[in-house]
Amino acid sequence: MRYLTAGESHGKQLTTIVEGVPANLPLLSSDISESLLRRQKGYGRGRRMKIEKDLVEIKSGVRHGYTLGSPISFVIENDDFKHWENIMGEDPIDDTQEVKRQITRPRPGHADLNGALKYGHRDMRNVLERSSARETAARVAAGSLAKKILKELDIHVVGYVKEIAGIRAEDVEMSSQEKAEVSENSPVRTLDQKVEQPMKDAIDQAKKDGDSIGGVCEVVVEGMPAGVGSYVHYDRKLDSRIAGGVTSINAFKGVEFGIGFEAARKNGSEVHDEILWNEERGYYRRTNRLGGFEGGMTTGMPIVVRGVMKPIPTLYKPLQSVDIDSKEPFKASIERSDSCAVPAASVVMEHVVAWEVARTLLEQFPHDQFPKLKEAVQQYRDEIRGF
Ligand SMILES: Cc1cc2nc3c(=O)[nH]c(=O)nc-3n(C[C@H](O)[C@H](O)[C@H](O)COP(=O)(O)O)c2cc1C
Ligand SMILES: C=C(O[C@@H]1CC(C(=O)O)=C[C@@H](OP(=O)(O)O)[C@H]1O)C(=O)O
Repeated sequence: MRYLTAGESHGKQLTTIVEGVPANLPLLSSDISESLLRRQKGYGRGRRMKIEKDLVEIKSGVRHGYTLGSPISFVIENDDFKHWENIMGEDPIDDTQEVKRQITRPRPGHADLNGALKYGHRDMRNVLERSSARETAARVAAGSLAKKILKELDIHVVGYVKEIAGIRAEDVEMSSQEKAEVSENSPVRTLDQKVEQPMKDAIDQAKKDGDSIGGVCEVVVEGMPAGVGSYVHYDRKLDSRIAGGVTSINAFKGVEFGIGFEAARKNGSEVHDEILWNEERGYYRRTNRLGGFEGGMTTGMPIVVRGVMKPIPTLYKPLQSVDIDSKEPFKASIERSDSCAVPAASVVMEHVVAWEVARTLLEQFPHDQFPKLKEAVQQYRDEIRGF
């Protein structure tokens, strides 16, 4: 499976094309829209999320509620476009039109300056429109197809906030099965929305100070059979694919599995997960410190992965930068921005992880027909239980 997205943040729409989804997977546009609505919520977001109502329109690849095996394409309209038509239109501007102010003041921490240097854009709007995390709506849409495949295979993926500005979510210390249930049964009231009051206070304070804050998101995948992924090539290791996926999310700067960086400070006997066996479960582990991976393959224990999100770069309290036209120093002035997007990003991370898991499963069990994929995965589960 692979996908591409297109679309500028304030352009007409976002477009996603997903290829390689097997035929005969049940799929409704509401499966996708539920994920999109979850991504839009979350404490700390700016005014833009009040303007948008991310609903997906499936354009191809689905008929009468089932996938066809052909490319699936869908669009999400940008409701904000109506306010930006003059600025974002594709036609050349003529002399009679008012020339809009170009963006020449790069924000530290965003893609503005590096993107302008790379593409030669003197108006940095040409960079920020695509580097914006608006694109994550299109990615969540693709990921929701992956989640649908996984759910049908009895594999559950859930993402939630672990930490904001150093404040840890006590609330999320429930079993991963409970987390999965919350996610599956109540798509809007998920843990990623349930930011604890101290976290909300920290977000409010950051906003008041003109500042921004980051945090940590965690994703758990339950129900994966052991041995998915590969040790034979760097680009087939599932943990590395997940790590790449997570750090590809805007503002994500690091990733860890299980006890993660703690492993550097512990002995091997405190890190590795002892192997046990019983008739009912087959092989399993006493602990899950390594977060479900050995040798680029799943161990059959839940995948537990965390991603760290830096604070949002656009600050109402400006940082030092340089105007690329005048070369004069300036302190930026801002129209609007999120002050914290960690809750929303946990939904993005959930879908990005789901994507990597589903595409790797499809590589390992290549089937054009979803019922055959389901059968193959079940057969493999039976095989490894009796191994
Ligand atoms: C859901 C989400 C919302 C975001 N909202 C904003 C925002 O309102 N303002 C902003 O400056 N950055 C925002 N970001 C972060 C920027 O998109 C990101 O920092 C930028 O693309 C530069 O990429 P990098 O941080 O990965 O280097 C958001 C990120 C995510 C995941
Ligand atoms: C539009 C989304 O997030 C945007 C991500 C973003 C950025 O710089 O990454 C900047 C903001 O854009 P705007 O200036 O239009 O308010 C966010 O609202 C979204 O998540 O759908």
